[in-house]
Amino acid sequence: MFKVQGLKPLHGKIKVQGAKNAVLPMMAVSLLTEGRTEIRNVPRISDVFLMAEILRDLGCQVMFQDDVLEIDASGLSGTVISEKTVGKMRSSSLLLGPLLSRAGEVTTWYPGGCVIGKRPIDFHLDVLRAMGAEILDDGGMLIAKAKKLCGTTFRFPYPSVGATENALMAAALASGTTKLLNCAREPEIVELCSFLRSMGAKISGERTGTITVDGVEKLFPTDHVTAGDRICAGTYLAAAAAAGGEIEITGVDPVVLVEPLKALRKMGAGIRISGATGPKARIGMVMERRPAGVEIDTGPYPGFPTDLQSVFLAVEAAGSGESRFKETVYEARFEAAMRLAAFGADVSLHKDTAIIRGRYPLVPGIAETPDLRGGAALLVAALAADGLSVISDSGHLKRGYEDIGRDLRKLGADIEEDEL
Ligand SMILES: CC(=O)N[C@H]1[C@@H](OP(=O)(O)OP(=O)(O)OC[C@H]2O[C@@H](n3ccc(=O)[nH]c3=O)[C@H](O)[C@@H]2O)O[C@H](CO)[C@@H](O)[C@@H]1O
Ligand SMILES: C=C(OP(=O)(O)O)C(=O)O
Repeated sequence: MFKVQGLKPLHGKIKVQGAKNAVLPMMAVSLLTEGRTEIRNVPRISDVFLMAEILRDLGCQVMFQDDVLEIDASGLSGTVISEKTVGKMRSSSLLLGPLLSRAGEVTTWYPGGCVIGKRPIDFHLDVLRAMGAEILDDGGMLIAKAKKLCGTTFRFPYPSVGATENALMAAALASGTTKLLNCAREPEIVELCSFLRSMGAKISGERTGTITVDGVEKLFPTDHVTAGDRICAGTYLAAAAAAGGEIEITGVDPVVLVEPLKALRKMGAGIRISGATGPKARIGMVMERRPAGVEIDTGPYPGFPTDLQSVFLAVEAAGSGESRFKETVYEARFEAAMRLAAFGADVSLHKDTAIIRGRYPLVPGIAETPDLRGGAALLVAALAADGLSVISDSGHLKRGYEDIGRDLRKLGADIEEDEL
């Protein structure tokens, strides 16, 4: 439970954790090698702990100390991913491609995770079927088999991040060439491709949406440093936009934050990128006014990330104008927007669009986190509320933030946490 005393401007510097959405597929792809793969800058979040548990259940050795993860899949012995773990995490579906490729069979269930939309996995299954897999869907239990996956040409109906990742991992060791069209172009896809290349895979085109994979006989263990988490960076920038103040973020390449930074500038934030280019850059932000209204449509990269929709919407709830947010990726990602009513926010929903009329200060609220980013959004709203807000969380935030309370406190927020 978080107790947040609002109206304290944020000041300070923070280095963001490694990216959840980059690490999880790299953990899955480690199944394709024998020997020790080392991944550094790994966030200590529950999704990573859960993925480690699944890999151990499958017979892999997994060590996780500080931010270093070592995975050795030489002893892979299982092909069943337990229903209990699958139900807790969307990314469990990322094991389908690599496990099918390495072991020739997988038994699993439809994945769980945050309730932000229906989130089917039909594209994952279709691309694997196109590569020769036989997949039986037995009322939620999936049994997939393939003697040897074969290269194919496949067009995704939508640039799905997870389906692109599954296809890449399946294609790396398949026989022949796989051509994937209308692929997702998220930075985590680019990172997965370079990770796979460092293992010996032959992949090209990942920044274009058309990816070609020439299957190789064998992949080898590798070392990798995970990129900084762009969604965590965006969350902390949003927190400072709502609370006001001046902060500096390091550990993430500003190039992957183009749309969120554009939105913050439109709100009236002063943004300064300094130091080196790339992940060593420093992102400075000053916010000395109430955020002006913005119009944001979420979309696949390089569009505005849906994972930052709720937190940016919370900023505008305490803004000075009218904003419009159109959610084009998930059909049910406005639960947090509705819960902002507890803070006196003026939000109205019209199908896929939320209209927000900013008011400041917000009133202190009592609310429960609906999902991972929705939980962050409630904390952001509480920073702009005139008094003590109480936010309870049943574990959503730990899925993606190592310690959001610690990080916001580091920036000067008045947040106490207790276990209740
Ligand atoms: C672990 C991870 O990386 N999670 C991210 C990943 O999720 P994830 O990989 O699950 O997201 P997708 O890109 O696959 O989903 C995008 C849209 O496509 C739909 N869809 C997807 C697959 C499919 O087989 N059929 C289908 O209809 C989904 O319901 C959703 O509406 O990308 C999302 C979109 O940027 C982010 O919000 C998540 O944080
Ligand atoms: C939706 C998210 O994650 P996942 O795909 O892991 O549920 C997220 O990170 O906001």
